[in-house]
Amino acid sequence: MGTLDDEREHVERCRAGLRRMLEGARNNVILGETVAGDRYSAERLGRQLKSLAKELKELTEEPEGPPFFGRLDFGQGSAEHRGRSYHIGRRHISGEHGGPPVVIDWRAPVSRAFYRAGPRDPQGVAVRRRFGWSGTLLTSYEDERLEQGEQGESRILAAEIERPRVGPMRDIVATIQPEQDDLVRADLNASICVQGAPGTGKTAVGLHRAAYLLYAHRRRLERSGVLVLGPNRAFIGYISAVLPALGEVDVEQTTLERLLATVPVTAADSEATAIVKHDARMAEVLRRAVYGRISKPVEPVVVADGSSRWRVQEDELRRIVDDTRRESLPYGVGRERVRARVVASIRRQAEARGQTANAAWLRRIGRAVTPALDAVWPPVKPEELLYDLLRGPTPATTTSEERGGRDPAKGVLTDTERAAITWLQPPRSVKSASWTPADLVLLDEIAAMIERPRGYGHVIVDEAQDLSPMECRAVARRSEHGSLTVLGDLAQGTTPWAATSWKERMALLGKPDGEVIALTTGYRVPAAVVELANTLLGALRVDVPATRSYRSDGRLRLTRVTNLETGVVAAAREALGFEGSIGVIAADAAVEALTSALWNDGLDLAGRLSVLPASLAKGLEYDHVIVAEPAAIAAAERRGLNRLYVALTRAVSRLDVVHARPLPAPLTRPEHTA
Ligand SMILES: Nc1ncnc2c1ncn2[C@@H]1O[C@H](COP(=O)(O)OP(=O)(O)OP(=O)(O)O)[C@@H](O)[C@H]1O
Repeated sequence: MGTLDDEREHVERCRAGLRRMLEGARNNVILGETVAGDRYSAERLGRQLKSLAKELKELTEEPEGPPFFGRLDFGQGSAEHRGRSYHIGRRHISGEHGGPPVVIDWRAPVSRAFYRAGPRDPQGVAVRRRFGWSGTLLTSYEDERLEQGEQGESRILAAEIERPRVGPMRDIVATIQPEQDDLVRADLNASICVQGAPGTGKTAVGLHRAAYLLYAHRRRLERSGVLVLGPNRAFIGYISAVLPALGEVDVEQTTLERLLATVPVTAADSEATAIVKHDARMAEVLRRAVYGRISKPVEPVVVADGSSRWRVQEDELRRIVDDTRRESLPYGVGRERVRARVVASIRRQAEARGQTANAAWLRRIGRAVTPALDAVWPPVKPEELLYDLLRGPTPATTTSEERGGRDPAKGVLTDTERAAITWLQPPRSVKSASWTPADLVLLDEIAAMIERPRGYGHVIVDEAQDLSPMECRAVARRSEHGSLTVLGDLAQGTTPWAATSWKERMALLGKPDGEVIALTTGYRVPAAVVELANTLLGALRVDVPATRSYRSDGRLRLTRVTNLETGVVAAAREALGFEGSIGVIAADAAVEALTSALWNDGLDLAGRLSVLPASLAKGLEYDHVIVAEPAAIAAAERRGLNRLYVALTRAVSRLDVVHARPLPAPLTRPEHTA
């Protein structure tokens, strides 16, 4: 079994193993540079080896990088691993002289038992050992003799979960819980939706699932890619270090707005306008607008070719256009298909006259039919099309009607909705148009009708309850041939179009059969704080399962003050006496005044204390949270109570609620609070 000294010796073996791997990688890089046959393979090999060397270098230099966090000793009952023991860590470390590895990757099949085995189902594990570290120094370990039915409360586990938070989010590989592990290792082909109350580890699960899938299906996913979508840049900044720490640097992590940003966003919509633009019916409006550009041919195609003149008669052209339309191709592909068919018709005529059609001739004829093609199946640019739509309906003359000039929104949107998306003062040209975030989603819908966008092998969407139906379509297009992990909490929905049912959202996301699974144990928020936040749940009118907090520690304090700013400054001063990050969360409109008050009191807002608007708090966490004036947060927007629910559930250790006005009605002070 070994003592702490034996385990420390193993740490040394790991360090030696890492040094060997690093050295080997360096040599391979050098060899790759000199040995590889041609320049291309030398470069490719060199690149691969350099990235390996870089990764290993990072690993050895990582100040907080214990080489392992757990160990499994299999008993005699295990068929596959009888009598063997394995150390489990963030990355595989190979043994000496090609011997067995000294550390097994947490994602390897054998490591699964570390997360899943229990006294009721030991999975062949005699002893599960967890290690405690202080930086890079191994300080302790705890054993659970699973075959003897032992499973105690783990102090190491509790300490990890309750540790004060500072800086960006960290990985949880050492302490993934069985219900989380189920989701992390779910099959790549399975699209799943995780409904979880605040702090149940949805984001952590999503990120670890990305790392797991890349390990288990590296080839497939390296080609097709993995995409992680979060609600805003602050959130992406907060989570972006987790995957690189797990050795995965090639996952694209961004916001949907950034992913769709083909034009700069320089304007904002009113809520009424945004609601219409985000409605699923806009897809039909845009489809009509795009395909309305196709017109019935009214004249033959005539192409001059030296002394010859080729002709494709009007009825043949009509047939070509109709047949192509029926094929439901992307608009741009359809246009090229019509061109190819017209050229093929001319080619047949030329060959019938004994002319040979070489590649240069075909290219020339292809170019020459462009004006005729433009008349029946014109090129469409997303911005131009949206510009035309947002300018409002054009008068319906016969020709404009045939050319798609009639209003594509007619019969789909009501007159009021049509008016809501029509510019009051239309810009003079497409170039001078100012686009809004909702316009990006519409432009993406149009662009995808013209040409299908790049898809990913797996897409992970966080805070998915806030996606609009049109945004869901944008995500669905990118995961059409891959799978999805959808993470969210119906109770935290703050957009006007927020989801009220996951079944319906999964259908909009293109995965109607995706399983919806609930996570019900909270690891962030202490029990007393959960109790307070839960008093709001009834008023949020969503059907979500109850949660229990893993944590009995923590502190909740509600303080009524006469002056909000003075009260917040006092709370912040006191909070600075504790370790960890401090977030002051206030209604967006109050942020400036509170920032000045804290600043004027000499508090440093560039360090571990920060003030943030309630609208940006989603997905983040602070060790100590001060929620300033809940009534103002609740009153600031239509789903203000949901916003308040988000704000109240950001605290890891302590929550101070500071209020000068009465608490908003549904929020009730739990009986035993200060
Ligand atoms: N198994 C675990 N071991 C240790 N810490 C955990 C575990 N699961 C979750 N946590 C921690 O709990 C906190 C909340 O996790 P996370 O942000 O993933 O939750 P969430 O469900 O996405 O929350 P929210 O809905 O509020 O955004 C994080 O600090 C995370 O590291």
